[in-house]
Amino acid sequence: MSVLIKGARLYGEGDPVDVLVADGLISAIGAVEAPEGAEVIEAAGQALLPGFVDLHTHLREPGREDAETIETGSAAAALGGYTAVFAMANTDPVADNAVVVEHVWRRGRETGLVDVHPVGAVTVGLAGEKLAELGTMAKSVAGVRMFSDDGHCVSDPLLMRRALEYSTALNAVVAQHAEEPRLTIGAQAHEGETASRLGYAGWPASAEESIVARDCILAKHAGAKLHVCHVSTAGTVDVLRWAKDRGTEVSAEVTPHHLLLTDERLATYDPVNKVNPPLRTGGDAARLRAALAEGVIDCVATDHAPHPVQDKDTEWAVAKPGMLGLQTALSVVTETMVRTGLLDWRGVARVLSERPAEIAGLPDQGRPLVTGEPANLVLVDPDAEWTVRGVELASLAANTPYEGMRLPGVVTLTLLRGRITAREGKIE
Ligand SMILES: NC(=O)N[C@@H](CC(=O)O)C(=O)O
Ligand SMILES: [Zn+2]
Ligand SMILES: [Zn+2]
Repeated sequence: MSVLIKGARLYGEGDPVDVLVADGLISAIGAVEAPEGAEVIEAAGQALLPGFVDLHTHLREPGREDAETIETGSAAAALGGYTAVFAMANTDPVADNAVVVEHVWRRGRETGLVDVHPVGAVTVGLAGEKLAELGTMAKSVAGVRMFSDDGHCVSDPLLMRRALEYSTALNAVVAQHAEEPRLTIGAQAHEGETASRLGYAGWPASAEESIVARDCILAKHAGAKLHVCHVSTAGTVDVLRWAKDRGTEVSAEVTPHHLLLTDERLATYDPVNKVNPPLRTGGDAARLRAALAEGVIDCVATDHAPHPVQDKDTEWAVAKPGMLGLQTALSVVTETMVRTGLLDWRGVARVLSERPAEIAGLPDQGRPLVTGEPANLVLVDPDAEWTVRGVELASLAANTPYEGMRLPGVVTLTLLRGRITAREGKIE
């Protein structure tokens, strides 16, 4: 089966070209005649980019299939332009052993819409007490190369140090949910003016920054690779800059919601805005956008966190933190980074595809758009806009903070190894 994409602009640059995809690879670029039986897509000058890679997704299977399944989450990913996602370990049972990670990996393969890479837990049951069997998960069929207790911080420095040391032998990266738990007891909202006014217990920036600083020091001494999940404060940007300047192998992600939304949204008391780490100030968001443009923050990761209505449509304090992200990420990046002139489309390819693929060590994702490379591709209409409706998203849950918002940047086609997975907002 072959697909001919006619008149696409590679990385949104230069004159439109035709891209022929056959046998899972990019087989020709230029002015190409459609081979017999090829599926022809009229791109009309849209931007062709390498398929997106999400280092931080919650697919909820096993255990909370009422919120999301590997199948529905994979559909949301394909529709959002993703060709690979990393499924976090905070499932039930926890992905802290080979059986669970192999299950997730296999269900991803069977679904076939996106490469689902399970993240292994750092500690048994995410309890922060003893290390999980990192080596067994790494050697399993799932080939785990990223470990995280996300949802919880590996706050014990001795355990974190050991995890970093072991990970070097496994050529793996440890992704930390940076939150000093002693500083966030009962915390509900970013510690600042809004939280004071609304009467919420504050969630200080220092809870994040102190762990990021500590982990950078631990990683440098261990010669290990550290990845910082969902960076949310300006102070964390300063710590990352310092650590990178002194040669620490640290990478970092920012979520779309921390680029666009601020704690001013909390005035409505709507728990759709409750997320961990919390929405911060406009000043923080501006610094995160600048750091992403500059490369101090390496990439965008969604932290796609589906929750069913009974966990979200409650009073603020008992609502679960987290929001949907897979189908809106490209649009939020277009709004905050492209429309502002901070990134061009080549830059978007870097932060949504190339850097995350490098950080996770995926050899077949985030590759250059040249002949012979795997056809993991996404076609984006940069000028089109759409209105977000939670119920229309492919996820089982509908907890999008962008409800009713009109956003730019529409994914029109996604290809996984040359096969169309999503087209014009529909799964193939
Ligand atoms: N981000 C969130 O608010 N929630 C995540 C956990 C996490 O990423 O810390 C979840 O699993 O729901
Ligand atoms: Zn987290
Ligand atoms: Zn998360």
